[in-house]
Amino acid sequence: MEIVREQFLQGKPVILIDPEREVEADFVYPAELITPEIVEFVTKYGKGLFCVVGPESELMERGFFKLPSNYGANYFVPVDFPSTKLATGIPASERAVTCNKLADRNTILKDYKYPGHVILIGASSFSKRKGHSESSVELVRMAGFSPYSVIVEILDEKGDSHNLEYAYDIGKRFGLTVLTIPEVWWEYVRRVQLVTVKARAFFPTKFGTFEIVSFENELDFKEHFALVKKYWGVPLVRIHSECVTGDCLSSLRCDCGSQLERALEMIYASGGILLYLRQEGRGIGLAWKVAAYELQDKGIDTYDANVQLGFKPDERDYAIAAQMLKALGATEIKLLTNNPDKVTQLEAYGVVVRERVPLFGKLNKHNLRYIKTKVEKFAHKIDVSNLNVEG
Ligand SMILES: Nc1nc2c(ncn2[C@@H]2O[C@H](COP(=O)(O)OP(=O)(O)OP(=O)(O)O)[C@@H](O)[C@H]2O)c(=O)[nH]1
Ligand SMILES: [Mg+2]
Ligand SMILES: [Mg+2]
Ligand SMILES: [Zn+2]
Repeated sequence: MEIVREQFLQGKPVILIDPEREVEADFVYPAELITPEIVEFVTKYGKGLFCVVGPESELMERGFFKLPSNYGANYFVPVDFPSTKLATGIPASERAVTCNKLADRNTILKDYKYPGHVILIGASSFSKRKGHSESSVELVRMAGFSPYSVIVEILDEKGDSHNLEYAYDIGKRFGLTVLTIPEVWWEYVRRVQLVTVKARAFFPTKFGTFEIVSFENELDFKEHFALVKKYWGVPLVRIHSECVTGDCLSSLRCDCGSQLERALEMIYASGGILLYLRQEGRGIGLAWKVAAYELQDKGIDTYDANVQLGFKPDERDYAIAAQMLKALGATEIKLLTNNPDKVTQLEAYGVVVRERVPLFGKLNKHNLRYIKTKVEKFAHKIDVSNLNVEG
């Protein structure tokens, strides 16, 4: 973030790439710092729409209002700050002043002329939406500036906005930092703590006595919880995703229930933490998981079933797990899992995974194919030939 801050102070925008949603690259620069030269640079080499984005709630408090829209974008009334009597709002010098003023929270709608020539967009919260608007506002804020960003899409020689290679070339040519929206999100989750402990209580179970911990959660607003057994040093951690069929109904279609029991035994023995995440069905929910089961009954595997239903093979995001661990004071862990994606994601979110400890569930004739698919298509680290199949 220091590098980004320095670059902004030197008058260089960042190129921010959205590899997933829109497949677009935008110039991003703090509205607070923008000069006529930078307005000229981003409009000349970007060629997309020149906009200022700010937090939606702040814009409303300052009197800016939303335009009626049947479009995905969250447009507010475009404005000009009248810097001189002859102001028309369009010259780079005037647009720069309008941007600077928008970044100044003391100005309100009445100080501007409208409808003007600087397009204004409201960003929602980054945990709810991961578009250019939200990520650019948080990027500028994390770099230490007022959370108002200037963004302009980068179009190639033919006017195409989806040419990411062209955007990387522009970055090289002008020595600009290129970031992706996921990279900004990882940094945001590492820095901004949105989860805190709400309550802790005595929790006896058939595996032994734990403490149950609930959380105040401004990240995804779901009721995740933890079981903690007192530990010294690096805790053994299990991050278990909800599987109501396996955890509560003893389903044999998967190995979740037996993994949960084994994990509680191991954590009770060595001390550690179990996080129970409400991401049923690898994040697609119970209704869709049953739809995926229906496809699996027709012979499709668990990976392809998700894809056929229009989801990613695995929709889970472990940002919430990283923040819960931080709230519990555990930033270095030993992780109980066979799933390499859990390790990769946690590390991106700033958790140090000292060791991965395998966790085998029980195999049976109903879940064997499911487990094999995990090994073959999700790169789970399980040696299937060594496991005993029961029932
Ligand atoms: N979409 C979908 N989800 C499933 C299916 N079977 C089980 N699940 C879900 O898969 C998740 C398994 O969670 P975990 O055991 O924490 O994670 P894992 O990917 O198995 O990785 P491990 O840490 O090695 O156990 C649960 O949310 C289950 O509800 C299926 O066929 N389709
Ligand atoms: Mg865009
Ligand atoms: Mg599992
Ligand atoms: Zn399951």
